[in-house]
Amino acid sequence: MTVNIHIGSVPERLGQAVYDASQQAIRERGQFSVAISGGSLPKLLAAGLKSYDVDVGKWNVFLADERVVPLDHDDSNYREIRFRIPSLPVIPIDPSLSSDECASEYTTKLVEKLGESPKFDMLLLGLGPDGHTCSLFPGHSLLQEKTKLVAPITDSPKPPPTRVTLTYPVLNAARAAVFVVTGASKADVVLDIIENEESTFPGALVKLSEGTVDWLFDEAAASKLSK
Ligand SMILES: O=C(O)[C@H](O)[C@@H](O)[C@H](O)[C@H](O)COP(=O)(O)O
Repeated sequence: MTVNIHIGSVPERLGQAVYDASQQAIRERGQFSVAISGGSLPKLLAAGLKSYDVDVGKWNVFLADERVVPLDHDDSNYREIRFRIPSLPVIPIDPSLSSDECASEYTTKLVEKLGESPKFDMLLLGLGPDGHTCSLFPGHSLLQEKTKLVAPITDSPKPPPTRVTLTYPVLNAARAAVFVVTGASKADVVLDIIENEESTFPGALVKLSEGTVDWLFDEAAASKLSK
């Protein structure tokens, strides 16, 4: 796994990374499969993609994690991504289901598009101040999930508590991951993830079997890094 660190110009680098990966994937495989997180990422992605003419008709867009709430709810990642980039063909969860059924149904959608062993071209991930990514929280048993591709969680420490999330077997099979990390509240966790090889924060456990992890930091998030 190759790891690259970039500090500054977050939306620009994000837009360029996604555009380049999408062009390459479509050229080589005829489609671009991407998983997108919530938080500030959709807004930064919208800003970054503004300068590019992207053909989203060949994109498979999944949610890296989602809150099990109606699709028009303020907490819905689907709603936020579609609000920021209306053209993106994001595949939604079915929030009328229980969390278990919702995760199974989203797994079915994933397998239909990407097969039994999904390999995303790119993951677009956030990082919480507690080191969580997707809905994989520090110390949670879901960090050990080895079988499910999409897992339910009903005790998320960050509200809302009921969610579904991609698991490490799917994340670590991806061809590339881009973490988008902004703000001083992340500086301590960023220091640990980047400079401690033994870091156990959920973001640090995204270790792609093959491929590249790019960390895009703003100055504040990178402020405690030594180099
Ligand atoms: O589901 C959630 O609660 C959020 O989507 C969350 O996982 C977010 O992605 C990170 O906390 C980073 O958020 P920011 O990029 O907004 O700091």
